[in-house]
Parts: sequence; structure tokens; C-alpha cells
Amino acid sequence: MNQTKNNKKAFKHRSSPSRRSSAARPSNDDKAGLEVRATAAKLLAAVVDKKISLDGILDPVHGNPAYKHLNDQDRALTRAILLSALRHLPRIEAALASLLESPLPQGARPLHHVFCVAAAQILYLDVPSHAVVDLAVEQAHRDPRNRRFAKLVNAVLRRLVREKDTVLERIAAVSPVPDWFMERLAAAYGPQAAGEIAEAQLTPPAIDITVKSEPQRWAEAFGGRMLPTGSIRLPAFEGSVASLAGYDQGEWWVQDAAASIPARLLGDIRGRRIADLCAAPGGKTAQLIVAGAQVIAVEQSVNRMARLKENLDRLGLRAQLVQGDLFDFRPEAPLDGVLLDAPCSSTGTTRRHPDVLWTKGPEDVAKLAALQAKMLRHAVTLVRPGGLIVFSNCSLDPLEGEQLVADLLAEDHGLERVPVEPAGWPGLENAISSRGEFRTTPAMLPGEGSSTGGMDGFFASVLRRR
Ligand SMILES: C[S@@+](CC[C@H](N)C(=O)[O-])C[C@H]1O[C@@H](n2cnc3c(N)ncnc32)[C@H](O)[C@@H]1O
Repeated sequence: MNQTKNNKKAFKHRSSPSRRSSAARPSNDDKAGLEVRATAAKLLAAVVDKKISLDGILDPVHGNPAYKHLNDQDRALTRAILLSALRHLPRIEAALASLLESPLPQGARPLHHVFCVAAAQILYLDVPSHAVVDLAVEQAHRDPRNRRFAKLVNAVLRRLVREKDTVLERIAAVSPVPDWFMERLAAAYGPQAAGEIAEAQLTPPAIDITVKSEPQRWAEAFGGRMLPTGSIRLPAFEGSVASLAGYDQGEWWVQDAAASIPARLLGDIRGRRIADLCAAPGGKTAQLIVAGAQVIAVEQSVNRMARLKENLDRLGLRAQLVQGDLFDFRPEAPLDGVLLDAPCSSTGTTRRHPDVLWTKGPEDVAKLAALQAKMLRHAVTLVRPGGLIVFSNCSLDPLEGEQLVADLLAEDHGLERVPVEPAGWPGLENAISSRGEFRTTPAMLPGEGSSTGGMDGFFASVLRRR
């Protein structure tokens, strides 16, 4: 009750930095901390309010200037705060709402983001809580839009620190994903599985790699876990993957276990002419080349094609590179197979890209599904009779997967589905549907010992041209 009174007063209170004692002012050491928090709040606003993708904002070359200006350590902290805030946003908002007597004034979005950035650290990150509160209060003081709420920030966040355990218990029942996404998950997978998928997306993913050869030897060398799918799951480590053994020598590449399956569904492709129609950054192109195919990699984006080329160069692999729109791509002769790993809503990758759920909505799913259907109809025309088409993407939505393929088959393009055979992967028994399609979710693949479980949500279907 006392707290409530304080909050009420704090709404009315106005203070200016000049009225505060010098002891309350931040030291030089805190300046970097303040810059990190201010940048995190600004970037959270860009994602949530302006629907800008986090990958674009955090791009080391083309990204947000305030972020690029930070040193490596501060960038890492900013990124960790943002990922945590976005992963847990509905629960953070519920926690704050339970401590505020009345909702923040309309239009107080900058204040909302200051609160969310601080609460993400207090509830979910290993950062000293008193420092988080002090920095948030100072941050509020420094922004004319938030200055009059500085006391409220102080009161609410101190209470959050004191009551952290009870608050965490209280918000555990709050759905961790936005309503639109939970509704779609529940409609597709049923309420229980939808809840499990939503919870699974809260766990940051482990790093999986695909090796050119000798997976068992590499698994032992890294102390990693050999996954039933053939990928190696690395143990937790600090630092960059580029510093690990075999990276410079091009022995392996980073690729989620689920993402490594679609290319393999083309079967024995030694000597076959295969086009990878949406190729960059090239994880699946590399798999097709290593499997012995003559590969044509088609990619529309100039920047992403440059990245694909860099990746193949590092791996010492060669493909014919075609930079351009796949709708303009016509091979000289019909192909033996195509892989269409189409651009999608990416809702299967929310463990690493939690911003997706805040930057995209049901209308994007529908738009992307329509584009994918158009791409798939074109892809079909590129293969010879008897040739295979693998259609895949990392969406969890049937509109971009099961439904899309069923609609295409109903149109009759002279196509038949080739059922994917159950592979007998322990822990992944449900990854092949009764229709013979590959479907994973982040809730699949249990953890083992200290090795994290989970995998990206992926869909893949194999079609044959009659
Ligand atoms: C899901 S990503 C592909 C990932 C890739 N297959 C891999 O495993 O590394 C989709 C790619 O399709 C590309 N793309 C989108 N529209 C395209 C089009 N009309 N023609 C060719 N590429 C396109 C995007 O630029 C993006 O790189």
C-alpha cells in the first residue's frame, strides 16, 4: 500500500538533475553503462513500435549507428538485454503492470522501454540489480520525456528487485508469446503442444554444426553431442565460432540441426544437376555440393550472394552462382532436382530471433505464403519428369507448409508427394508427419546431460514431377 502512495506521488513529482546531490550522479564508469541502456531502450522501441528487424539493427556494417558506436563488450551486453527483453516481453510487461498502480500514461512509450530494459536485466540476466536500478533512474532523469517519472522508475524497480521471486512465480502462467502467435500455434498444434512450443522458444539455442566428413571425430574433438540427425551440437562456450578448430580450414559450418534436413531429402544426388533457388547464406548449398551434386545457387540479394560466396570460399566448395530473381531463372536444360528453401515468416527461429514475433503478424504469414506458392509453382517447371522438388522453410505455420503443399497438389501440376521415410531418430519420432512430411518444432529433441535440447521449427516436403 505504501508503495502505491509513493507511485502516485511519483507521477506528480518533477525533479531536475541540478537538484540531485553530486553523490547521486553517475561516475565516469557508469557512462558506458548508461549508453548501453539508452541504446537498448531505443532499439527495443525500433523493434516493437516500428517493426524493424533486430538483425538489420545489429548488423555490424549497416546497423543502427548508436549500436555500431559501442565497443565489442557493450555491444554484447546490449544484444543480450534486447534478446532477453524480446524473449520475455509479455511476462516483463505483466510483472511491471502488477507493480504499477495504474497503467503508464498513453504515449509514454520511451518510459515503457526504459522499464522493460531494466526489468529484463533484473528478472532474467546476471547483472547486479542495484546497478540496473540506478542506471534506469539516471536514464529517466536524462531524458526530458521521462524525467518526471524518475521516482516512479526508482520505486517500481526497487520493488521488483525485492519481490523478484514472487513476481517470477506470478508471471510464470502468462503466455510468453503475443496473442496472434499463440492463437495460430493452438489452431495448428493444439493448446498443449502450443504451450510447449511457446515455452521452448524462451531457451536460447545451442550452436549446431554440419561437418564435411567424420562427424564422430569432430564431435569428440569439441566434446560435443552427436545428434541423431547427423549434426554436432557444440557445448556452451564463450567467444566466436571462428576461433574454433577447423573453421579456418573450412571443415564445417554453423547450421541448426533442423535446417540440415531439407537438403538431404533429395537423396543420392551424386553427379546430379540441382538448383538451390533461395541459396544465401549457403548452408544448404554447401550440403548439396558436399553430397556430390553440380549445384546452381540462385540468390536475389546482392549482399547475401556476396556472403554465400565468402562462405563457399572458406569451405573450399564451388557452385555456379546466379545472382537474380528466381522467377527469371531458366536453366539451359531441365534439372534433376531443385531445393526451394523459401523466404518465410521465420516463426520457427524465435529462439534466436525473438523479434520476429513483434515485427511480424498474421498478415505477413498470409503474404509470404502467397509468395512461396508462386515460387513453388515456378520451381516445378524447372525440373525434368521424374525430378524432385524439395520445398522447405523455417515457419511453424501450416499456411506456409502443410496447407500450401496440399493446395498445390490439389491444383494438379503433374506432381506427387514422395513421403519422407521415418528415419528412426531417437527423440524425433514425431518429426515425420502421417502425410510423410518433415515438421519440427522448438519443443522437439530433448536435452541430454548438460546439452541443451530443442531445434528450429522447420517444414519440408518432397514432390516428384510425373
Ligand atoms: C530462408 S533464406 C535461404 C537460406 C538458405 N537456403 C540457407 O540454407 O542458407 C531465403 C533466401 O531467399 C532469398 N530470396 C528471396 N526472394 C528471392 C527471389 N525472388 N529469388 C531468389 N532469391 C530470393 C533471400 O534473399 C534469402 O537469402
